[in-house]
Amino acid sequence: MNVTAHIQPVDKEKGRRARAYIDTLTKPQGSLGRLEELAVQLAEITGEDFPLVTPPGVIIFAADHGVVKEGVSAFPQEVTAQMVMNFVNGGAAINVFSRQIGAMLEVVDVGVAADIAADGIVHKKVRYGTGNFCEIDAMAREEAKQALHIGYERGEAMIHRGAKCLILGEMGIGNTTASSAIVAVLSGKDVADLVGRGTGIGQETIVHKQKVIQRAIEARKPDKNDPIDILAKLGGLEIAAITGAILAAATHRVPILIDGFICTTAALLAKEMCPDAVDYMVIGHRSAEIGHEAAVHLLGKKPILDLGFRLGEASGAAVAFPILQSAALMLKEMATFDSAGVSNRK
Ligand SMILES: Cc1cc2ncn([C@H]3O[C@H](COP(=O)(O)O)[C@@H](O)[C@H]3O)c2cc1C
Ligand SMILES: O=C(O)c1cccnc1
Repeated sequence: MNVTAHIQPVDKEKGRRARAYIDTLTKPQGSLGRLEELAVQLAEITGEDFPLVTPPGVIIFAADHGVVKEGVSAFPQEVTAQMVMNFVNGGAAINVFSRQIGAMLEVVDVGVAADIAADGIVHKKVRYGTGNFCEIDAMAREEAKQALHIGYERGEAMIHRGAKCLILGEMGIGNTTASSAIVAVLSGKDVADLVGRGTGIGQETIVHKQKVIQRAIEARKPDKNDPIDILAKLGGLEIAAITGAILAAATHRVPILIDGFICTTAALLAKEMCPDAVDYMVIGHRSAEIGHEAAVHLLGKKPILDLGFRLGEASGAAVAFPILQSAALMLKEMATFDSAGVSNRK
């Protein structure tokens, strides 16, 4: 399966018509600001006059990272599996926000370094965590493709369940290190500008994390023009899966709400594979993780919210969802000057 084969450019003509229609609604032109831009984008994405975004579907992909052996996270690897159990039991931040927005929620083990014997998880483990990319490639090229396909399939399955907006997130101790490495390769920027606190490491450990990433990039020599090579050498199984799910949503003309740093890194890889996919994305929240700025810039987007989150799990995207919903409802439910009998001009 070629995961990028069926992605069409968004419907710009539909967007122009939505723009003109919004200008007939009972408000001064442009007075709903960014909401108007989002409504136009939703029309372009879906090709509908009155796009729907409810119900949303949240997918959390979980996987582990061999690079944690280098001491780059404030938390131990076991936390990935423990948090997967927390997701299943409904106690994590993303559970709360998913319930709040009426989302369908799925948790996928795409590479946790432990067996998790629980119902309510989609078991799609490609391998028990990645290799430590300071020493060896994170995974084989075939494994990166496998994780991409799993993400694509889960994205598609969520859309078939009825999701009108895909909200993607992750859990994987060490994944800010993998993401910083990937963004360094794609942006060509200095790692010092891309490496942050993750789960809360101090300044000394940040400097160590920068060196680890620099060393890994030099040793692995990923091909900047080959996103699968980047994923195989520096990735994350969950990052690959998110990339696949993004491509599935774009294929099905479903809007994608992108979360923070890790999710935006996956979005950049999706852009490398299919530039048209970018127009299907909305970034929900600006992460406090410093590398996010560069990733957002490369994507050419502006996040909706800036609440200082640095959590992941799709938390920022889920919290931003009601704003996307407002954009869709504004378009669908507001009266026009004509229908409401309101004078349009002086
Ligand atoms: C309890 C807990 C819950 C989380 N939920 C998301 N993350 C986030 O933190 C991790 C990335 O940070 P680093 O690269 O520093 O390890 C990822 O698992 C991410 O999803 C969490 C981290 C922890 C500790
Ligand atoms: O922005 C993110 O996605 C993020 C930041 C810190 C830790 N985990 C995730």
